Amino acid sequence: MYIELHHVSKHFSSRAGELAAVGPITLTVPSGQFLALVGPSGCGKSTLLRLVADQMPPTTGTIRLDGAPPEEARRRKAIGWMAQQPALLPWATVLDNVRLPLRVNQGHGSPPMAPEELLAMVGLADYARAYPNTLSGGQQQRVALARTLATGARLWLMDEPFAALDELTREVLADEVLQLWQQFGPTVLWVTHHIPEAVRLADRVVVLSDRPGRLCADLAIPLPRPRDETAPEMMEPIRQIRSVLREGRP
Ligand SMILES: Nc1ncnc2c1ncn2[C@@H]1O[C@H](COP(=O)(O)OP(=O)(O)OP(=O)(O)O)[C@@H](O)[C@H]1O
Repeated sequence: MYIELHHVSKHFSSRAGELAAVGPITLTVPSGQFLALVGPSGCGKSTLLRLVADQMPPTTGTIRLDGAPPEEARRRKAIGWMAQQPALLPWATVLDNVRLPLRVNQGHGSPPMAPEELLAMVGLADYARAYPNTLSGGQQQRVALARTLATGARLWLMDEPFAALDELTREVLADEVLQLWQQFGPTVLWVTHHIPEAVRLADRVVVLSDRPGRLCADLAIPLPRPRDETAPEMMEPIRQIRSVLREGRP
């Protein structure tokens, strides 16, 4: 699924007045690209993702997903969403948590795989009958990942999905997402504060300015995968992104 943002911005009104959260941003993301979005805390990264997901309308500008308003993709369940806290149903088993979106999604195209297969892919074959509160944070995120796969979403919006996990689990899971991305080919918008992670994973890193986040830098990372964060060729893009972030201006 390709993404087109044209002069997109979002303002929030509150008692304290108007708050410019993000934009204006103009950006095109080709289908199947893995794009990492980095920027200072509070610059509007999550807001931008929520706009793309059609969770709220932009204040200015237009968003198109495969040439259509994002509402269409949302209705077709073509947008997968992962955040720091996996929104699992506590009363449903792991298997049902993965099955449920399939039920909701009936008639919107066939899912790529059976829920049991998806659980096996994320390493949870033995946990099908467990309940979410008996799983570790990393395992819960694996369920959320299987659920994203279950919807057959063509766009994965990932808002620091593993930031709450320990470093090793975070790396392992990010690598698994990368493998699944290579296998399924969705477009990925991946928000992270971790610059080496952005460079290790993404085809392209977009850096936003301080709030309201606007485009500061747009870097292609044409390095072969798998990538090693400590390899010398990784240092230059990491340095470049750090320096742009320090400047903090578009
Ligand atoms: N629903 C809302 N109502 C009012 N203000 C909001 C709302 N959502 C976000 N904001 C404000 O918009 C700005 C951008 O927030 P957002 O969460 O998008 O930033 P972020 O870059 O994702 O931050 P972080 O990196 O810390 O997660 C912040 O100042 C935030 O307080």
